[in-house]
Amino acid sequence: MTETSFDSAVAALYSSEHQASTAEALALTAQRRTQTIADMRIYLQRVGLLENGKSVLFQNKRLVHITGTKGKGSTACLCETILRQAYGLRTGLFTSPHLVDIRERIRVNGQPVSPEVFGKAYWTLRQMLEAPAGNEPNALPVLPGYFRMLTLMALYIFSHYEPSIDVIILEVGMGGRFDATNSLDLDTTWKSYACGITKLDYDHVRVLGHRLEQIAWEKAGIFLKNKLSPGTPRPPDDVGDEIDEASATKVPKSTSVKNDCKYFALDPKKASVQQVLEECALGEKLCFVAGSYERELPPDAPIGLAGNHQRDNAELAMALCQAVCDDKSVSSTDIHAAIAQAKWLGRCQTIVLEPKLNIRLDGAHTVESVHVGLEWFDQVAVPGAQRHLIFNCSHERNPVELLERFVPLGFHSVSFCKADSERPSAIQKPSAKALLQTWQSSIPKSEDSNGDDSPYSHLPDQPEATWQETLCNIWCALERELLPDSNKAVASGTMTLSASLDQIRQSLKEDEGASGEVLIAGSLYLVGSALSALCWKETDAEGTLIADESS
Ligand SMILES: Nc1ncnc2c1ncn2[C@@H]1O[C@H](COP(=O)(O)OP(=O)(O)OP(=O)(O)O)[C@@H](O)[C@H]1O
Repeated sequence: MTETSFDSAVAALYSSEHQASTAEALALTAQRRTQTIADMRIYLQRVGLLENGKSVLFQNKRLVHITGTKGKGSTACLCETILRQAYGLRTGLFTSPHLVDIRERIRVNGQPVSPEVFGKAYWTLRQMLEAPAGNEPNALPVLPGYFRMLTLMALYIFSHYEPSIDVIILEVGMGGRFDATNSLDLDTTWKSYACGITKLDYDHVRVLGHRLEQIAWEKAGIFLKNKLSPGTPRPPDDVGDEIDEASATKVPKSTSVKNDCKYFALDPKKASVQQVLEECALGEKLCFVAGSYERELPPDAPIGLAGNHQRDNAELAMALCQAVCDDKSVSSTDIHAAIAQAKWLGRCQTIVLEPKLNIRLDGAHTVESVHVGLEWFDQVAVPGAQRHLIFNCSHERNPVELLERFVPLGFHSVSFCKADSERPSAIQKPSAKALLQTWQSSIPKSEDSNGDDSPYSHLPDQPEATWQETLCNIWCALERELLPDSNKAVASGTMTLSASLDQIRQSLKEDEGASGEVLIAGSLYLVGSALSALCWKETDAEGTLIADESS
């Protein structure tokens, strides 16, 4: 088979040309983070998306910009479906990460762009980026990093190849203030815009800060007015003053009256966080939605995305769409119908694999969202069914914190499978022993614990073990700690996905007539591998990606 321009573009995107695959490259990327907007504007200029610092290409388009810790992708997808189906607009959607195919990240009117468009955009941009430039800062790499490059490609496709797009929906990669998606509209007069912040939680804390107030400040950098005055307000520091939380319900200026509002956030339910968001709005109206505020979506209205948390995301999406289309009048019935049809794969998704074998997929990988995913699993799993877990997580996460949530759910077996594809990472794997010792030291000692003896001293410090075996060790140790008297799950450390499923089928066969509930969780990459192995199909005619869902 000959290599297409799409194949070579993907290979280049995953190579060290765009990936920080050494510790030095990673450190350099981290150093440049707060220069992202300035850097991106140089790249935008080089590829003709800005001319003399100005862009006219987006003047007739609407923009929805979404950040948050959890729910960005779901909210972006809900917005896209509402704007396309209820408002009748032509949409351009940029999201991350992808599950199976990189083209999922750039969608036009709901469909991933074709391999040809993706390949052409990559190589066209690359040629412009590599052309001799004028007197630009030496330290700026000629080729942007992976996410910056994909952002450029999305903007280029939306403006050059799909000029009839009416509305662009951009999901922030990480944070917001210094995110590549935040670089465009300094000089652009959009036809209309709205910015939304979804659920705030602790993720990427090493970069964004350890306090929710710091994380909120990073996210609220997408508020347009804040972008125009980037120096204000100052970021909260590591040990900021705590606000009296008793005043949490008395939010000072923010409102649930959405007329003329352009900035929205899910109610963070913490006064000090609300205050940071408020300050970043710099006097513009900011509306909190869901939480204790009046709801517009009736409690019985169906939502195409599973899980109770999607009700909050749908409220936020409705508010954003109304704000960005305040010149249009659309009935609530049409909006509710669109919400019912929204699809976002790999998050609280069910595949009925066989009549008595349900696969439940959830790519959640933070403590809070794992909790939400487990709540959903517990709710939908057939009562009395044998429960099996297939798990993996990136070694940038703390697997102990994640796995301890799964242990009490009573799994019959646990396998730790590798995903087919993972982005290269320069971060070193910690050992099971080190992770468990940190966990142990953070929980109160029981009365009868006999001093400082670590129960994990038998584990090797620098295991030659694979990451899967490390996870397996952690699971077994957690089971001993958390469920000392119960039956243990069979935990296997080096299974492939299909071998795990075979083992599960065998176990169901032995337990005659038993139903099986398989939860695949912990990593979007693993969920992507499962989707592609179980139900992903690709139509050949237009290169349209579809997942053949059984339910
Ligand atoms: N409003 C919410 N509150 C709490 N958890 C949520 C919420 N929305 C989504 N989640 C959880 O986060 C997971 C990821 O959802 P989604 O893809 O929409 O978020 P995201 O912000 O794009 O995160 P990621 O980049 O990790 O995919 C879901 O599987 C769910 O468990």
